[in-house]
Amino acid sequence: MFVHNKKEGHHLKQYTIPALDVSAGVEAKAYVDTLTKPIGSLGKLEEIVITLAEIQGRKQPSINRLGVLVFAADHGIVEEGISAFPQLVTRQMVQNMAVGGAAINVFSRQQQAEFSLVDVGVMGESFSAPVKDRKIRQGSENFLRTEAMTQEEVEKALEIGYEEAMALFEKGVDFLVVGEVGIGNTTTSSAVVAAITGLDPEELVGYGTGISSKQHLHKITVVREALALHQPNSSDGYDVLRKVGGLELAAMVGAMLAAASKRVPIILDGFISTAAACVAETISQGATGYMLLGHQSMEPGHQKAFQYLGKEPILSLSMRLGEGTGAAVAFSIIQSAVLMINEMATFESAGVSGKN
Ligand SMILES: O=C(O)c1ccc[n+]([C@@H]2O[C@H](COP(=O)([O-])O)[C@@H](O)[C@H]2O)c1
Ligand SMILES: Cc1cc2nc[nH]c2cc1C
Repeated sequence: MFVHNKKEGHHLKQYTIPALDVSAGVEAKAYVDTLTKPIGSLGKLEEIVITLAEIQGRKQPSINRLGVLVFAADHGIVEEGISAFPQLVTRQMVQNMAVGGAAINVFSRQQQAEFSLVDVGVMGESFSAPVKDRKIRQGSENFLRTEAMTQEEVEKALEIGYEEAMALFEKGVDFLVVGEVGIGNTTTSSAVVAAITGLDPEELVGYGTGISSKQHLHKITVVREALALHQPNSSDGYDVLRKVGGLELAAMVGAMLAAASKRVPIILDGFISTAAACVAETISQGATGYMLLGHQSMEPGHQKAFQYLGKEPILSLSMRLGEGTGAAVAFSIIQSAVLMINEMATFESAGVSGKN
């Protein structure tokens, strides 16, 4: 569906998010309470499975196949000296991921996931298969000087993200991790989360890939000045992405909206992924109802962003890699929760006595 956007004078795609199935959640809770364990004794696993029941709209949630969808892009803001690594590392890590050597490849294999790697904006030539070539442009602009991208580029990135997620669903994927690689993208994510939450950049900006304390102070200034220059509209994700966003971030938003529209659960990863979730919620209210948070990243802005969304992390392993790694590791816990509701005996079926 497309609706007319008065300001831009053209039609903006509408991503329709179904309501969560609250009654399926209630049924799941009642059923979990009949299983052979004291009520509530499986703690967060019980909460996870109830959330999944609401998302999938059935009492007993199931998982066919995990999809891991990684978007890669470069960031013009890297010119400002805000990362510990050179921009070329984005390209090199895409090459590494293409041959299966990155951490996310290892965890994707462990989870028997369908892995998909999409270039939406890496500097330099296009990659060959298995990298999907959907390059919109070579990196975003330096948003300390000018807007990161155009409205058209934002919409294109969202659409690519949407299409790439849908392509995975057609292959039988019914659970999704949305990951990324992009040198500089913790600066971009800080600007995006500050724009949406209104929090001070000082509370959000972290050390990313491992910058010095001097660089950290500079990174805060960069984000603060960029926000003062562009004054993004906190309730308009398109405006935020255009002014201070990134190409992979925008594609991640599109993939998340695709999943939510199809009732496919999404596992959020670290700071970048959660920043994309904040944007997705401004574009289609209710989208974050389809998201579980895999882990808590060491990046300070991550905690602020997930608290803003009202999420709690499944794992806290001091990870700060990105790529979707924390989400992929958390998938094991989610699988345990799903097995629990599908395979445990009830007090009645097992002939176990109830509480006195
Ligand atoms: O997911 C996170 O919370 C996270 C925290 C720190 C760094 N990263 C990864 O590191 C890169 C961005 O770090 P930086 O310092 O270049 O902004 C990018 O490729 C991310 O995948 C990711
Ligand atoms: C080596 C390396 C691997 C990464 N994976 C995601 N972001 C990354 C950043 C660096 C620097």
